[in-house]
Amino acid sequence: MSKLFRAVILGPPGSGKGTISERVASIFGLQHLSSGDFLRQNITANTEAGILAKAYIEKGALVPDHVMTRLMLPRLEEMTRHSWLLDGFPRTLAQAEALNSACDLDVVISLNIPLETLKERLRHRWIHPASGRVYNMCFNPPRVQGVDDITGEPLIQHEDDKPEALVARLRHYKDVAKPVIDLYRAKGILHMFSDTETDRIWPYVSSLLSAKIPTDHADAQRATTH
Ligand SMILES: Nc1ncnc2c1ncn2[C@H]1C[C@H](O)[C@@H](COP(=O)(O)OP(=O)(O)OP(=O)(O)O)O1
Ligand SMILES: Nc1nc2c(ncn2[C@@H]2O[C@H](COP(=O)(O)OP(=O)(O)O)[C@@H](O)[C@H]2O)c(=O)[nH]1
Repeated sequence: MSKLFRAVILGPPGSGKGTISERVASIFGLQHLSSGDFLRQNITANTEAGILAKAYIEKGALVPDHVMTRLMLPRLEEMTRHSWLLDGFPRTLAQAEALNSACDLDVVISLNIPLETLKERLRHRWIHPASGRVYNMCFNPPRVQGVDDITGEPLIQHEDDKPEALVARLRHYKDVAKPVIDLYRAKGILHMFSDTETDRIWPYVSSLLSAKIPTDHADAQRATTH
């Protein structure tokens, strides 16, 4: 079997991690692992980690590192036969160090998007809470205003996507993410993309992954995941 591919995508809230991850998953056949989605699944299933995480998420706070690593590392261990792209984890240096000791990453994609653009996008972000599906009233609106395309259920806006909470959240992200970015830069696996539009970043991400992922491997992944 050809070598498995391990990637992480980093970026502030609203930078397009979810949007780009979905494209990577469908085009390169990598499994998209979102820490936020996984937390929400654990909350719905009332697992021990889900119960612990719930109180933090409701406050809009980060879940403590030991809860996150206890949740994510076993999930990654289950993925021994798949290539994956991690979105939302690691968020802190402690999480990055825990991930480091569990596996070797091939590539880290870091999205560098201007603050004004992030604020504008998140103002228009609406979510289907049960699935984590994300819409933007300008960039990718739902087919029918205010409802999820798949289930027809109502969309909501996160309290912390509202303008009052946003600036503090983005500032906090920057402080926490800097040592994580520095760590991956020092390891020589960081690839930074700066622009205001996902569609302009995408061709560069796509050609980076095309160069790094052997074609036969991408085909094999697609065959097992679809
Ligand atoms: N790696 C992590 N460490 C700590 N907390 C986390 C981590 N991943 C997710 N969380 C928490 C933070 C949020 O309160 C919640 C939802 O996360 P997520 O779906 O990534 O939404 P978000 O709105 O914080 O980020 P984004 O806007 O980048 O999608 O879970
Ligand atoms: N206007 C605009 N919106 C975008 C672009 N890329 C993503 N979005 C939207 O911006 C919001 C944040 O994107 P998302 O992928 O959820 O980012 P994440 O928080 O980093 O996972 C969502 O509502 C997306 O639909 C873009 O290039 N332009």
